Amino acid sequence: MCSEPVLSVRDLCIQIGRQQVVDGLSFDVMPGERACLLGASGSGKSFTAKAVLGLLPPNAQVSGSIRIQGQEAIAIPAARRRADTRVSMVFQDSLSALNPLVSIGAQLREPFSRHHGLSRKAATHAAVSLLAAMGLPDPQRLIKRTPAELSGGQRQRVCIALAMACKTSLMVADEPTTALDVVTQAQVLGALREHTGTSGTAMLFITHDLHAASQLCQRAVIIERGVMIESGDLDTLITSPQHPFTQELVAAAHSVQPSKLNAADSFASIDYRKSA
Ligand SMILES: Nc1ncnc2c1ncn2[C@@H]1O[C@H](COP(=O)(O)OP(=O)(O)OP(=O)(O)O)[C@@H](O)[C@H]1O
Repeated sequence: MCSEPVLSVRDLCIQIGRQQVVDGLSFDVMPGERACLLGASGSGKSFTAKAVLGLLPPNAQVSGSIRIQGQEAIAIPAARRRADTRVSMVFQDSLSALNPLVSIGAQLREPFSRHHGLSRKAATHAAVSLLAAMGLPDPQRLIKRTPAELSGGQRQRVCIALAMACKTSLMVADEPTTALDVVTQAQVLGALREHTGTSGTAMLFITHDLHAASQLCQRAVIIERGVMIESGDLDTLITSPQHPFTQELVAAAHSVQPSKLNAADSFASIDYRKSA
């Protein structure tokens, strides 16, 4: 495995107006790794994700360094980034992430044609195969539908398929399961687990949900009010949290997921995290 990080964030500071929303954040994501940025609502997770993606609003003042595949990208908006420093993304709201007027097939064909030079027929074939790999039933029919004709879970898996079709070395997933019911959450987490990690694409998973993070990620960076308070191996953070906020997070997750904890004794024993 290459030892250079896919993503290296150093001393990231983001100010919006007078508010310091991110303050001196540093972390790495290694090739094929799934890491999470974990924090309460308003802690600066989304602004960090936007900085990595090159999608900060024009009024944001940003400093520090964001290196993607070794290239400095902090001051470069998404549309002007070199192909090898582009980052794919999956957002919470799958309905607004997709074009409501364009069929799923046409939206999925686009990255295959644009980034991989496939013909229309080959791109359609690739889109159908990818949707099938996401566990979506009857993908031949599904590609003819528009986003509003799909369920939330189906749409989110289409968004993951779109991100995968871009074949980037890093995917940022910002609260991708928050809007979904628990059964659909599990399907979407399963699709993310299967299609990221050691298979090639590293992932930065943005969440406030320790349980979801524990099903996907090997490592966590925990932030509070824009500042990193603790980071490291997620198993260790769960079994031995040091900071009071991390201790609260673990205690809260234990109280919400008692059956899982009783069965497994600890989140740490959910061993599928380690596989691709
Ligand atoms: N447009 C804005 N202008 C100024 N401050 C903002 C703006 N949007 C968000 N903020 C503030 O920036 C801080 C960080 O917001 P951010 O959206 O990054 O948090 P978050 O951790 O992603 O929260 P959530 O989990 O609720 O999405 C918050 O304190 C928020 O109040």
